[in-house]
Amino acid sequence: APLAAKETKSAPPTNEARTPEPALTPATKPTESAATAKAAEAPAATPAAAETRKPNVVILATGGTIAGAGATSANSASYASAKLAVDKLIAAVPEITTVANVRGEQVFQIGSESFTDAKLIQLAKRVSALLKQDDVDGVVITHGTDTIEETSFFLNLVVHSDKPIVVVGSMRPSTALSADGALNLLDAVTVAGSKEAIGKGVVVTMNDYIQSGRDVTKRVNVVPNAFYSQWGPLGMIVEGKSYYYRTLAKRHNMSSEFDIDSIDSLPLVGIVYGSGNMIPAVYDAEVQAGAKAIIHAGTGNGSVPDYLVDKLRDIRAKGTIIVRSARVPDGYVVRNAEQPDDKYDWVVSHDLNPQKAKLLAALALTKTTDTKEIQRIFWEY
Ligand SMILES: NC(=O)C[C@H](N)C(=O)O
Repeated sequence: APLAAKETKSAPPTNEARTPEPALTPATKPTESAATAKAAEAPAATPAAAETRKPNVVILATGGTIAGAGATSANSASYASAKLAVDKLIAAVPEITTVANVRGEQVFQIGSESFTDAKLIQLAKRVSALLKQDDVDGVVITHGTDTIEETSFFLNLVVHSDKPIVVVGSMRPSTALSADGALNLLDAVTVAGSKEAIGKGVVVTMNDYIQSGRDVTKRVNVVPNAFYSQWGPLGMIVEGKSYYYRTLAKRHNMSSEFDIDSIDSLPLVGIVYGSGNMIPAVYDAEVQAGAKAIIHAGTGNGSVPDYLVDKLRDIRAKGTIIVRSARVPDGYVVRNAEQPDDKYDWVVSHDLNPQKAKLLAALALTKTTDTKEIQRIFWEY
């Protein structure tokens, strides 16, 4: 059975998103009426019909500002997140039905700051199960923007599927002037239903950009242009068409050694933020709380204050993994620079920020406690 009967009468009966394009040449794109006529001529069971059928996209809603509501249209920063149910989100963007057959599932209704490992695992298992179904072509996850970079990276690491997985949010609630959620969601469904997105890894569609879930980070806490990757976006979506300019070079999804189908919990990993005059006892508290690894979000190139080096060496000697990451948003932590990582048996996070390093360390620890192996994983993902 089709996933949804939400098609509007005015919707063109073609799926431009899944119609193969010879090249990125919008000028040569068939007109809507020509495409419509072509679809009308094609018998239902021919390959041509399969090429032009609308994709089936499932929207998994988890809350966030995209489902938020403010008291007035002037409230772009003060509002309650996670209020609108998934059916209302879909109904608010009727254009979606022109690009895909969609149906929604309400997985959670939370601000993304309230995600836990248990919720992340539950969501990833649902994505994995849906993408195994022949009648699902892609999945969209509506999500708060605060931790969208964690969820998109996690899904990029653990869901064994080439089908498109798109995570999307908004910076303004739907009730605000210039709300950004509707277009972001339309773009997300467009990408989730497109052939071009197959095999590209988990992506985040915000503010017309297609960002890699591995690389993307939130760099502004207000305004719609809040997302950024130091390696640049993968592409853009313009008037319902996606344009890609680069691909993800790191292992992900089908080439990942991690598989959510065999993960039911994650080891505890903590982050300690670097600054002047740090409190050494914070590291002890993390270990006492059960942290199997600590991400040191160091200053500069993941540097460690002289009065902390012995503490971190001692913690490592007792079994906890130490990962040097950095509070500096860009660049990457260089192994054996700043600190002799080989000698101290520490790991460096490569270009991953502390919150992404935390997830990769947790996944690595589901496989091994060997620091050479964990460092290999940090180089490869
Ligand atoms: N823009 C947002 O979505 C922020 C919200 N606190 C969230 O992450 O759920």
